[in-house]
Amino acid sequence: MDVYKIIGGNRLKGTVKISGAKNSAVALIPASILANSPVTIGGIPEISDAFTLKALLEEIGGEVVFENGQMTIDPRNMMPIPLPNGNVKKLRASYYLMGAMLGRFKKAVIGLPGGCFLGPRPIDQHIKGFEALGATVTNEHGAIYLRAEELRGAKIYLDVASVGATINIMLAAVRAKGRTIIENAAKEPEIIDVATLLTNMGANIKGAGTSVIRIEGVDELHGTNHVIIPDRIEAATFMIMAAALGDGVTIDNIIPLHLEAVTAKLREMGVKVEEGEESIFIPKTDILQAVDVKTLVYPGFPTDVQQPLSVLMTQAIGASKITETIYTSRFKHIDELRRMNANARVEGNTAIILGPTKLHGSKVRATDLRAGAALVLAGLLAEGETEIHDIYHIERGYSHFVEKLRSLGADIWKESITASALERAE
Ligand SMILES: CC(=O)N[C@H]1[C@@H](OP(=O)(O)OP(=O)(O)OC[C@H]2O[C@@H](n3ccc(=O)[nH]c3=O)[C@H](O)[C@@H]2O)O[C@H](CO)[C@@H](O)[C@@H]1O
Ligand SMILES: C=C(OP(=O)(O)O)C(=O)O
Repeated sequence: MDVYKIIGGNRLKGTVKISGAKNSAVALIPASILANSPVTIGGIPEISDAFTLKALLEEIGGEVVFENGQMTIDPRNMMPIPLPNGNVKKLRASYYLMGAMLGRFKKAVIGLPGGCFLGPRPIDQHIKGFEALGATVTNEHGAIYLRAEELRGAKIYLDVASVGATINIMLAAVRAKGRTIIENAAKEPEIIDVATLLTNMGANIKGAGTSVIRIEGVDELHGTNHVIIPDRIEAATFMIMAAALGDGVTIDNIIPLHLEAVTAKLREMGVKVEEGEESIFIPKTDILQAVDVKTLVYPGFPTDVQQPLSVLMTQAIGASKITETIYTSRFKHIDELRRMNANARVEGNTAIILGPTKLHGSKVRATDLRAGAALVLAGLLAEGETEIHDIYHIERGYSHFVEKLRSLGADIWKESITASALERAE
């Protein structure tokens, strides 16, 4: 069992290069299923979600080479092999195999996805979309069975502006007959990235990044080359770390526009954020002020960033408040932070954090991906040693996290501990 160990107190300084976006990568890789020749995607982050999807594509007959951040997928020999269990449970985005396989083969069997548990994460809007396109969808013993004689374009209004449903419907609709209109579509940058790849494969998509997406189905999609967008959530995580402990940190290879809500909130806290064309510089921050923040769909403040931000709030003067509007249960990290002496409590969908507080090193558990990133920051700030368990959550989404932090000066390392040491820790 691997853990992260951290000795807190070191300042961070230097430049960190942000990897390709997890939430794009996990959709772009399945999108390649739709092509009739190889697709090459540059900038794929070396995260376990990408390796799991590679394995899933190989299970259905794909030939996949993943080297130096570039993934080449040859989808020609893929077959609609059922995937009711196994790797599909290891990540959330395995649900994109539904849309992509339905688009190409008009059938698929995919187990219900895994991913971070943040409260119930239904996929009813994905299914509503597939049914509107003409598919019959059933849930048998935890696996979704999809089948269609043919896919026909349709008008689909999403009850919630879901990232996953928007992309999944796009993946199926590019191969449907006629026009599909997705209304109340999600507008996250990753949706534009997927639409760009599909367009370069020969699809006809208009309006990605707005709330109405129009798709004219085509008979065939071909291979292409694509370079992924940078990970705005990884970038935000490092911005927050730089604000907490930085003596001048440059966050490089980013699109500053994608980070506007985060930048604005950090400035409100007293952080100086100097934007370049493809980078952000954060000088040393002297005093942090408490703020209130509400998570919203893009371009609002991202839910995926509120957990790391909560740790910065422990260092700010006064009472900060986070209102979580996307998920019902995304505050499990608050209990872990309390073990580290944070003065924080949860009331319904709100977390209240009082600061400034000196954090203490402790043994804690990464309950989910961004909870894990939050605990890493807490460990970097804390007095003494912190040991973080269940880091497999963190490694689903942060590429070379330990190496990047060490290059900035952090005292963090990964260690294998035995089962008995683990029992003592729990
Ligand atoms: C792999 C990936 O891209 N994950 C991201 C994606 O997750 P994911 O695509 O799962 O998130 P959604 O945008 O679909 O979910 C947003 C909200 O809609 C609800 N909902 C969603 C679908 C549905 O069919 N029915 C329904 O009720 C969800 O429970 C949640 O409350 O967007 C989230 C919101 O920005 C991010 O936190 C995740 O990092
Ligand atoms: C919730 C997240 O991921 P996933 O949807 O893959 O579980 C996340 O990236 O913060």
